[in-house]
Amino acid sequence: MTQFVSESVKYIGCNDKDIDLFESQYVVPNGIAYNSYVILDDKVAIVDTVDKRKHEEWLVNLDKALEGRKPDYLIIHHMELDHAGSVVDCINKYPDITLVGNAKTFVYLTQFTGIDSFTNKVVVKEGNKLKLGKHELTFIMAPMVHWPEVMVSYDSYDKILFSADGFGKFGSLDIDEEWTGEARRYYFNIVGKYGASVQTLLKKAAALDINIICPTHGPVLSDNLAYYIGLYNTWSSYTPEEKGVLVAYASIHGNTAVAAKKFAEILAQKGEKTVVVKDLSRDDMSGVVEDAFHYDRVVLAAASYDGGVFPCMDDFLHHLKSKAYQKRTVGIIENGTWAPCAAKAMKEVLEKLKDINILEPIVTIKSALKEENMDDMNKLADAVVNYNK
Ligand SMILES: Cc1cc2nc3c(=O)[nH]c(=O)nc-3n(C[C@H](O)[C@H](O)[C@H](O)COP(=O)(O)O)c2cc1C
Repeated sequence: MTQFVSESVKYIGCNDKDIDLFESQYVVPNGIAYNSYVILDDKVAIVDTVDKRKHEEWLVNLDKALEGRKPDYLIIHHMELDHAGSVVDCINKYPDITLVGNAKTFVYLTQFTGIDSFTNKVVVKEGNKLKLGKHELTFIMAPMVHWPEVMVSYDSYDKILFSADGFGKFGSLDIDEEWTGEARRYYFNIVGKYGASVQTLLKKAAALDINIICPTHGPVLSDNLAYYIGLYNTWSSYTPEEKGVLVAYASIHGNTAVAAKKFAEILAQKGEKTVVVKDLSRDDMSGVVEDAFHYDRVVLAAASYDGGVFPCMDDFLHHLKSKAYQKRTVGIIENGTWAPCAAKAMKEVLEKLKDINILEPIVTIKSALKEENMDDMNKLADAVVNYNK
């Protein structure tokens, strides 16, 4: 697929609809795009490659876009293999090409490829420029958005920000899908832990006059950039995007599920407008992680299990911990037949997170929800509904 981003910048990326799981863990019902670009000027620069899975298609796209010219530079913004997986194919095809990266880029490139030294290379630092003709790229380091070597670049001629994984989304480019949902799921699961690094990059980007954002996944963004940048500011500052409650449950035989659904009903009866219920045994984990960050409150309902909490809840909490979940309000419902202990196990993880407010009361159910639990269920629902009203 070759298309124009501007008169002299072409898209040469590839859609991947055959991949089962992106990064071996994320379902991608609409596939994923590996974006790559070519800048045709006095000098020709390739901006990132694609996953090895698509290297043949990419080389064809590249060849077409070059229209008989030879590339002078390959710019490597990010060494993760969904973008740098075809660097060696590129070098093999164009042995005279000059690689452009920062010091860490080349360390990782050697680690991945076993190639000790690259004779044709330019090592860039913050603020360094690369003049291609009319186009001039300025390199901006973006460490930990979301790997240490990540950098972005700004083309002053077309006012393009080549943003690496920033502003990316799941989904191939030939499907019609709104941006926000899959961009949010992508952000929180992949970049989420590094909010402070994203904030630093946003501050640097604010000083630039940007007309187009070219990410390494998802569509090229050229309209309403304030909307996307605004969402990135919300997400990276861990500010809830919307008022709402996620009720996430972990149930072995269904009784905790009944209690969770009943709790959601009570919330709705008490006037809560947005309540989302998710089954941690069956719903996609990355989607539930997205919901937890999206809304301002979460209620966790779980069965006790072997002196702890049912594993899918444990797994969920550890996903949240690994993504630096913070600044949220949490309600807890536990269930147990022998001696309920799920709440203690959940609290142990939650207490290690930053700015988590655990509401009272904690609801304890013995095996199945009964009338005797309804007082606490209502009290917790009141606490959830009235929190920050
Ligand atoms: C393998 C296994 C381990 C369990 N461990 C505990 C436990 O440590 N403490 C406890 O009170 N109940 C324990 N239970 C009982 C369940 O927590 C109980 O049946 C559950 O609360 C019922 O809710 P559910 O229908 O949502 O699964 C265990 C059940 C199973 C199957």
